[in-house]
Amino acid sequence: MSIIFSHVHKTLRRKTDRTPVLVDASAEFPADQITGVLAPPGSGKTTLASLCTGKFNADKGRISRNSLVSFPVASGGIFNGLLTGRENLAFLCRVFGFDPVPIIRFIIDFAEVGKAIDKPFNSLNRDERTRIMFTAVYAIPFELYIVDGTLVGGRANFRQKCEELVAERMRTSGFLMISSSPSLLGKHCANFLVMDNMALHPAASIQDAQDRLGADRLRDGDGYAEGVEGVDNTALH
Ligand SMILES: Nc1ncnc2c1ncn2[C@@H]1O[C@H](COP(=O)(O)OP(=O)(O)OP(=O)(O)O)[C@@H](O)[C@H]1O
Repeated sequence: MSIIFSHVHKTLRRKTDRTPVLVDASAEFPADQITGVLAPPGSGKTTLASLCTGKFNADKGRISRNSLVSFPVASGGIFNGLLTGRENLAFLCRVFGFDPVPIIRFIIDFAEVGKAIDKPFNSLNRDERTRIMFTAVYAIPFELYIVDGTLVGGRANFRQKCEELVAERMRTSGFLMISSSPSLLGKHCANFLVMDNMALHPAASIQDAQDRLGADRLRDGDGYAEGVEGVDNTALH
């Protein structure tokens, strides 16, 4: 059970701007382990996460997935702002093949959002949206959670609960954590890769990963975001 990249090429394009992110990259991300990919800022962490979740396709090469892979933790773009929280969550559960009823019940209780669950998502305050987004991903029993820099979030009491929920998930599921922070990956991960110069390389330890990149190219952080944004307000057709 894993995500396997075989000779993957990916270039991002915007008008005349072309940024190669991966060139002939091969790697395996096991679904039953906590794996850290250490990467400098701007090197393509979000692109790698998007290739893993299937949001992006490779330009060339092959990506195979034989486990249930999450959407990236706290990814706001996954929620449509014009739908209610409940409608968004029901849609997500069905896409991933789960009965929405118990999962939505869990999210309402855990995120402590009450009646806000039935209001359009873009009318909620940032704190309510943040609590729903973090709870949503961890409430769905994925086999492999994809973390693009941010692991936990929300304010005060919710942050504590979120950390406990993550610890519980880490006991039963795999995580692929892509980050520029050696301390975040060193704290949680058991095996490591480095993303640099458009390639993915295994590393023996977080120290080895950090030495390969150089501490001055990295940005330490704890993977915590008090609030997250990025709701998709596109009208439904
Ligand atoms: N549509 C695009 N076209 C061309 N280049 C892009 C496009 N989107 C992003 N880029 C550039 O491609 C590189 C990789 O982008 P990506 O967002 O995957 O990196 P990242 O490591 O997640 O960045 P950050 O550390 O800022 O979160 C960045 O240098 C970015 O400026």
